[in-house]
Amino acid sequence: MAAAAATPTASSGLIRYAAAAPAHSHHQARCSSARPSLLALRHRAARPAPFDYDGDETGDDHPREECGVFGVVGDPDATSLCYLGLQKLQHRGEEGTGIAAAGEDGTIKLERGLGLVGDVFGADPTRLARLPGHAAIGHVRYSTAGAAASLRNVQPFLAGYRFGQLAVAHNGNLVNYHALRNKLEAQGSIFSTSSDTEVIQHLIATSLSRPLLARICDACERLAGAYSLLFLTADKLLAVRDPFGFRPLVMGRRRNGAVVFASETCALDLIDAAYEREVEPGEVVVVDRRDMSVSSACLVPHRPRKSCVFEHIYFALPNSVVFGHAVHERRSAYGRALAEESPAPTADVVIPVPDSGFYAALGFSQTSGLEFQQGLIRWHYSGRSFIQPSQAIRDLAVKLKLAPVHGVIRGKSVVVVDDSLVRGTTSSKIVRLLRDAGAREVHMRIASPPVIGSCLYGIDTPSEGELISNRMDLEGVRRTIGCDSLAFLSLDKLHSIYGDEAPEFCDACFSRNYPVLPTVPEPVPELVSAFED
Ligand SMILES: O=P(O)(O)OC[C@H]1O[C@H](OP(=O)(O)OP(=O)(O)O)[C@H](O)[C@@H]1O
Ligand SMILES: NC(=O)CC[C@H](N)C(=O)O
Ligand code: SF4
Ligand SMILES: [Mg+2]
Repeated sequence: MAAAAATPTASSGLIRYAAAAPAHSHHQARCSSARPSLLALRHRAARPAPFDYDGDETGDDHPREECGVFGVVGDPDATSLCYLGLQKLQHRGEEGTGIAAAGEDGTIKLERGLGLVGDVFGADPTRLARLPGHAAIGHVRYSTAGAAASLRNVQPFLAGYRFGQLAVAHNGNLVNYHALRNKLEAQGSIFSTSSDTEVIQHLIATSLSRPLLARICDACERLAGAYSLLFLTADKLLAVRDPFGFRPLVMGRRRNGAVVFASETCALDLIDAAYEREVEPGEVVVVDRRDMSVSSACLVPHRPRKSCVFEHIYFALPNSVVFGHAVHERRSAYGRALAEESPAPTADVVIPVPDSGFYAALGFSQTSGLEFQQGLIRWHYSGRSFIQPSQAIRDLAVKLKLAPVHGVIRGKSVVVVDDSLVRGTTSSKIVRLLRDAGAREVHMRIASPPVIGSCLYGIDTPSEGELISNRMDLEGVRRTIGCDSLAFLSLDKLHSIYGDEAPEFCDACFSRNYPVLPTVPEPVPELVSAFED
């Protein structure tokens, strides 16, 4: 992709952009583009959307976040291991966390709270002590821009039904959630959260299949979208991955035979669990904690594999192996490809945007031969800025988080490499920081294509109106950011890095080729007539 280049402009575009950013949600964007029927529109107007049940002040609470799941079965320290594993997955969700553990008597107990894993469980050790057991599942939740934190949506969810207790932890997003929920509510189901995940428990409870494995298969075969799930019952831990395999889920084993499931391998490494394999797309793995037998079943729908390429680009930790690839190796390859495609011949030095831009910048430096320097220092007490709830806070968060190293930058022409550009907040701030620190020229290189579509499958890319590359062309983005030149990795080049495997990856946020589209919910007849009355 050609770089946009021009003389520097003192840009106030970010501020204008922030003020103009539409408040509508990603979910609304999806529904409107799907052209719901008139009846469906009337139906939605007649009652609050299911997401509004929490009654938070913003009314903007959508199931569109990324999360991490972790589970252990067959270890006397299951709960503590779960706590440590969740710490390691903290980057996947900072808003809330919880652990459900099955005790020796078969009773499942649950502790959860809003905030970081260390705050919820580390600050009050009695919470972990209240969760004895040999099997546990946990969750870290990643909420969306503008969404209010809501304790009732923090997972795992625990419910009792006629066959006992069932806890669930979910990473992903269901695109037929509304349709399923409408139907279940019409049949009398009562929901206590505004999360898509709760429908899964209802589908399992109302399934006529036997035994539990068949009920879970029955329920999951009715789901559309992304789900990497862990279920805990009195005597079993089950792991399920949707047939497209959007979200990661791996299985490992400790030396004492305990079986471990995690969103990323970095969490297995932490607790000395050896990586065994991925849970395959469309697979259900059942571990019975009474005899530690492991069995597996397949969901009936078979789909082409579509694993999320954004996990490699940004989301996963670089020391994880995700979808069979070392994440750091993928990121270096993007950087090398970017240097081939869009070099910066006048530059003196390559600097990464920490943290996620590090390996791509290293790759860029290797291929370009330009010196690699740490020109921006990351302040490690702040979280991921992409996750912060409002634009104003995100702006300040970037400034708090990154500081220039004047000696590296002053008088230099710098190439700044970041993994992705979404709203443009980070890049705009960085260009300003670098110019203030005396950079002569600033060339932005982004190691992924422009983000032009919202994710429907569990990553909180913002609504399409908030995506800067959706609102303006390359030159417009460059001018808004205020850099001397700007280039993205092209989609073709990204595909070429994956070779024959490229079709097995979802790239819808760069291409708008969505593997599965949202189901437009049908109106519930009784409710429509009640409205007409
Ligand atoms: O264009 P924007 O809307 O600013 O979003 C893109 C930025 O957000 C992410 O960083 P983040 O700070 O979330 O996490 P990181 O520290 O892992 O890079 C990503 O790595 C980009 O730097
Ligand atoms: N999307 C995620 O990965 C989290 C699970 C679920 N969609 C929720 O709302 O909490
Ligand atoms: S749309 Fe983008 S973020 Fe979402 S699953 Fe596909 S590649 Fe990943
Ligand atoms: Mg970043």
